[in-house]
Amino acid sequence: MQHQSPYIDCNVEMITIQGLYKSFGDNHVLRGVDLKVCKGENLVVLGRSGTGKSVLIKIISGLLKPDAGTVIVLGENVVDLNEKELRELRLKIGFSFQSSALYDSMTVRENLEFPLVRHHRKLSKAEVSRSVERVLDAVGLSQTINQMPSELSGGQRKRIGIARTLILQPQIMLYDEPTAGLDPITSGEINRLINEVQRQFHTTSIIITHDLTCAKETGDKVAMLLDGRFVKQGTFEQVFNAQDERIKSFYDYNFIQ
Ligand SMILES: Nc1ncnc2c1ncn2[C@@H]1O[C@H](COP(=O)(O)OP(=O)(O)OP(=O)(O)O)[C@@H](O)[C@H]1O
Repeated sequence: MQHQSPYIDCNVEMITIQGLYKSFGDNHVLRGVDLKVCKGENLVVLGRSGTGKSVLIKIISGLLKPDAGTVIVLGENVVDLNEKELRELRLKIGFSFQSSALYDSMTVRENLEFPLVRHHRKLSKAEVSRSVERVLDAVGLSQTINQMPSELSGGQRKRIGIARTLILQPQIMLYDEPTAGLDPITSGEINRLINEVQRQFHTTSIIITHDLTCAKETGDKVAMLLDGRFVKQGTFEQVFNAQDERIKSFYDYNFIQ
């Protein structure tokens, strides 16, 4: 595969999944998932509702145990880790989920300080301030530092949420439906921010989305989850130029600008 981005190093695999299976009773959700994510890569996972995208993310972060398979994240097989080791691993992973809301009673600055103070108690006030200013600048919202979340737009809140995740300097970012519920212009801003995060912080990202514009704009690689496995992986064009009716119908069904 062709990689244009200078931030990607495929000699280093940040996530390697082989032969992953997960069922809930008779519901066989993941049936032989194989996946490799290179250092610095933006990988988009596409799939219809209920195909197991969230289950996959939960397995990668050790929140769910697989029935079979290996899941190597940052060099460690998550299946073998105990709770303490999993907590340490999760500190290296940034979660940007729809549910990761800001604290309404705290200013933007306090929201951003919160994870730092909680996890890095030894930092001086000046170091905390510098980190807050750096991530706010990265998401382009330095001017909101003293505002309350209720004073911000939906897109701005989303960006502050991403800043709050970045402040712990994660090596991997997991974005779950980053543009859901946002208008096209705000979605475009979030897509550009995801790419900016890749450039500035050299993170490796998995982006789960139904939004094909988001997939096209952010994905170095796109992987289509269908019937419990990845049927096609490649660039956006490689995936959607494939002569596979199921992929074509996904494309036709999901509006693209
Ligand atoms: N803890 C659980 N117990 C039982 N079934 C579960 C559990 N978690 C997920 N499932 C089932 O696994 C399947 C995949 O769910 P998942 O949430 O991963 O889908 P998804 O692809 O993320 O969907 P969406 O795009 O709608 O968020 C669904 O049928 C769901 O009901």
